[in-house]
Amino acid sequence: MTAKIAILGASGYTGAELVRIIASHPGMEVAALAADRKAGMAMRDVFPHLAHLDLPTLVTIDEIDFSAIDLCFCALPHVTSQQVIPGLPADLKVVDLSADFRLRDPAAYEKWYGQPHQAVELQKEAVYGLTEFYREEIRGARFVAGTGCNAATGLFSLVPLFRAGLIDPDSVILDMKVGVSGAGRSLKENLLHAELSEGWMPYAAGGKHRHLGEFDQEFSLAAGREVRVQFTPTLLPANRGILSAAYVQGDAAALHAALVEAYQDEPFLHVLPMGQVPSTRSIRGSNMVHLGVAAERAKGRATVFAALDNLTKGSSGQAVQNANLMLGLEETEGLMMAPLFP
Ligand SMILES: NC(=O)C1=CN([C@@H]2O[C@H](COP(=O)(O)OP(=O)(O)OC[C@H]3O[C@@H](n4cnc5c(N)ncnc54)[C@H](OP(=O)(O)O)[C@@H]3O)[C@@H](O)[C@H]2O)C=CC1
Ligand SMILES: CC(=O)N[C@@H](CCC(=O)OP(=O)(O)O)C(=O)O
Repeated sequence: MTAKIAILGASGYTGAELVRIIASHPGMEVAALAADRKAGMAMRDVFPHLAHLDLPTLVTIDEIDFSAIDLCFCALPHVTSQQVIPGLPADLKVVDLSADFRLRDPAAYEKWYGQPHQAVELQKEAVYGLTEFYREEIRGARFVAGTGCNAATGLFSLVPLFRAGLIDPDSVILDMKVGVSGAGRSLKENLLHAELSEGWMPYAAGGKHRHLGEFDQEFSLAAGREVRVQFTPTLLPANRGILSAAYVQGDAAALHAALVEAYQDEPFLHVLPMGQVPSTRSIRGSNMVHLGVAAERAKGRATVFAALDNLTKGSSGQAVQNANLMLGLEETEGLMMAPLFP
């Protein structure tokens, strides 16, 4: 028996990535695909790279018979998600990829997203979808909120270190280089080829990025006290991938040992030998996260690096990993594909 899957937002980047992963997943089959402007189109016309697959035509969300669905991935823009999910059957398993249900505190949501949350009760039910840190809650959950892709990269780098008290919480600077597919498929002027290529540019600088809400929430929980890190992402002319450098006060050898210990049994988290640094080139198209630690010449300072693919471990791969647990499948099922290289 394979689980019947619906994907809302199937004509977007994360929707297409969900289809790509599920196409070779032995325990899942795509039963329904929904879109907005592209409803009525065949997937092969929207995404020629999926033309070899026998897929349902894109429909509107209200055309889907959810009684025939075992689990629904919701890959819609934020705000749309909190309007759509309350209208789905109350017992339907849902993995949301948007930002709408990640923050437990409605006031924090309003602060970072600039408007009151419209589904506060549902927000209380959501389990934060970083599998490696919330595995048992996710296994029993009906509703899981996938993390931000930048947030996932920073959390994998530092949560075990905050938990072990190995870094000074007030010393952390997170610097990330991010690929453009993180911004989704809709047209934005600064994402046009002529404006994006051959240049790179920080954005949301000065403590304005929305994922700071996730960092505040999860780092504070891990450290057992309020943590407010400094974080700036830089947009690179690259399609996929996030490379994070976390500059911290802490002993590099101890940080490395703590990451090795925390992740030794994790199938997707790979800590490189001390001094080696990760590259987005080595994780592209996979569900892997590569981590590395370097000692700095300033006494007691270190850099913790992490690389992941925003469309796999940063969103759709993470979503399938969580769905596997929710459906009682092997956590790694459908997700052990090797990265694309070169
Ligand atoms: N891209 C990434 O790396 C990551 C994305 N996310 C989150 O995942 C979600 C999806 O992202 P992404 O795939 O990049 O986004 P895209 O912009 O590429 O796709 C959005 C999808 O939502 C559909 N849609 C938009 N409005 C409506 C509506 N009112 N009703 C029904 N469908 C609608 C679009 O349909 P149509 O094309 O037909 O208009 C499209 O299929 C977002 O919330 C994003 O923030 C999270 C982590 C990483
Ligand atoms: C290049 C780019 O714009 N990247 C996005 C990543 C978005 C993401 O992780 O998704 P959510 O919007 O669901 O949080 C950003 O930094 O906002």
